[in-house]
Amino acid sequence: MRIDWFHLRKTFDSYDASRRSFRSPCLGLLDFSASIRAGVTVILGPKGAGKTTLLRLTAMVSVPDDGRIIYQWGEQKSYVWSKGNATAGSSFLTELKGKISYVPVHCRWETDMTVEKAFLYEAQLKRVMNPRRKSAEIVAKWGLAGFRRSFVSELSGGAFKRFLLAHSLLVDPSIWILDEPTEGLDELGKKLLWRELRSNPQGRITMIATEKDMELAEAADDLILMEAGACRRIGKKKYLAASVPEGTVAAWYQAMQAFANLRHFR
Ligand SMILES: Nc1ncnc2c1ncn2[C@@H]1O[C@H](COP(=O)(O)OP(=O)(O)OP(=O)(O)O)[C@@H](O)[C@H]1O
Repeated sequence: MRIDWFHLRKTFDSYDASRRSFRSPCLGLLDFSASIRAGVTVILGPKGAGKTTLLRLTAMVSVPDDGRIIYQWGEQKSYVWSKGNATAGSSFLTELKGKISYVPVHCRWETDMTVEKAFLYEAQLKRVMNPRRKSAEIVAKWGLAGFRRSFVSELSGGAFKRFLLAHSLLVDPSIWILDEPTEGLDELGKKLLWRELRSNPQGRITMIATEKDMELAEAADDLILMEAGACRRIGKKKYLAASVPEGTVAAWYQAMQAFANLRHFR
């Protein structure tokens, strides 16, 4: 399984309310090209580098202005996500979306369902095999058994984030996309997330964007460094981290940022 991003471009209109007119478009991604394979890929970059934009495009929540994303399953099967495909629409899009789970950094659930009901509902909707058993397994695995009868809307921030992560795994996604997953997550959630990443199922692509959680970034097999909407570096974590004396992602990232600052001063 692999994902190839080809020359992706995404811009956003920004409205200036005081002048009642549109400013020049804001850049999300500019000619972003890269490839990743199964495993855990952590995407690093400063604020505004385009990490969320990349995740949203890959999760098919948003449509590229230009370029395309190819999702390749083995030798046989591939899907393309592009502006042309999104407007044409087709049954393949539904099939592809069913393989992807995306957890945004912030979100709200306006629902009157309990935790238990929310899992079961999703499992039945997505035609998960043995929905009751699977829901119960995930609830137990993510330490949510004590909240089974609580309303989702009443969960505290940390438990809600844990619920979102657990809920996104119900369908055993082939592509699991997480935007700043440790933001607002409680300590138990962080431990469980780490365990999940360590045992990333064979063939699953897990993509995580983070601006500053370097502890989480250590869970990566591969790293992507983004800058100004483009891919500045991509490679195996073990080789990139080994290029600095400390041998850690944090030190490598710091060195890359220092280097970027130097370039800007020239
Ligand atoms: N919906 C939007 N409308 C206008 N501009 C946007 C929108 N979404 C993103 N942008 C702009 O696109 C650029 C990239 O944003 P993006 O959120 O992808 O970056 P990021 O690396 O995830 O940073 P952050 O950690 O701040 O979210 C930024 O300049 C941002 O202001």
